[in-house]
Amino acid sequence: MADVTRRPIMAGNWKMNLNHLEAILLVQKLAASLTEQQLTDVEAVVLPPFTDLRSVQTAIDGDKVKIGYGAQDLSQHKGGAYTGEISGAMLAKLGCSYVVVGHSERREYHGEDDALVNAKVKAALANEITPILCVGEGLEIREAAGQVEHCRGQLDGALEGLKDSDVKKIVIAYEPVWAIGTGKTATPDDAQEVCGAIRARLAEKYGAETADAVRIQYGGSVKAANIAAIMAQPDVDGALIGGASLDAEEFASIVRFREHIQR
Ligand SMILES: O=C[C@H](O)COP(=O)(O)O
Repeated sequence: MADVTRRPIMAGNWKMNLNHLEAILLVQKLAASLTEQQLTDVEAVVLPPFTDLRSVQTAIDGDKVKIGYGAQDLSQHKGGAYTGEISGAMLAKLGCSYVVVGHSERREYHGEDDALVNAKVKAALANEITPILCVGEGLEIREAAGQVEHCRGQLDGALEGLKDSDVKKIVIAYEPVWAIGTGKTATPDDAQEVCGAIRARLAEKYGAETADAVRIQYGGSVKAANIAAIMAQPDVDGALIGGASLDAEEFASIVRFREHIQR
């Protein structure tokens, strides 16, 4: 692999937690726990529920904090009669830089398949929002050692029809489903195996330059105590964090992962 520097990205997926008032408090606490330099070295992103986005935007813009924000999903449609849906254009108007696409909870509870994930990736890019594309295997697939093949299939499906220049803009999150919210983290080697395979697949299909530019996160029971070992892997460029991102101090400590390495 070429010697490249990718800026680490730690993204907190709040899932269906925190109302807009609680959201403001958490963002303010987070901002107070991180210096400008720390937020320059590592990109910190919060991904609140839709109903919090306007408040989060106001808190971040008002205090001029270098924390990014985005949504947890978007519609594949541009607009119109789609009750309950939120378009990419609406998110862009709220200043969202990121949107999670294809999270395993959307795939499992809302029947999202690779074709829909692909349409959502395209909808995000069309609105200049960076998709955080999630891939990951369930326990049965892991036990049958099918994780690499499974994630490669999800990746191919989600990126269908995209140009190299689009692929370069995407963040990919490898989240083994069995590690999400279970306290059971993949080992750093497990994370590297799949993140490395994802990068190899990107290189095969879009060339080394594109593969080297893409940031790949690990997600699944990440916390301050395990982030340093995960980040030590060559193909892991950050983390997608659920539960631990609801605690400002814990999330800030994850953003400061380099401090844990020096200890
Ligand atoms: O999007 C985040 C992931 O699903 C990980 O959640 P977790 O950190 O609570 O395991």
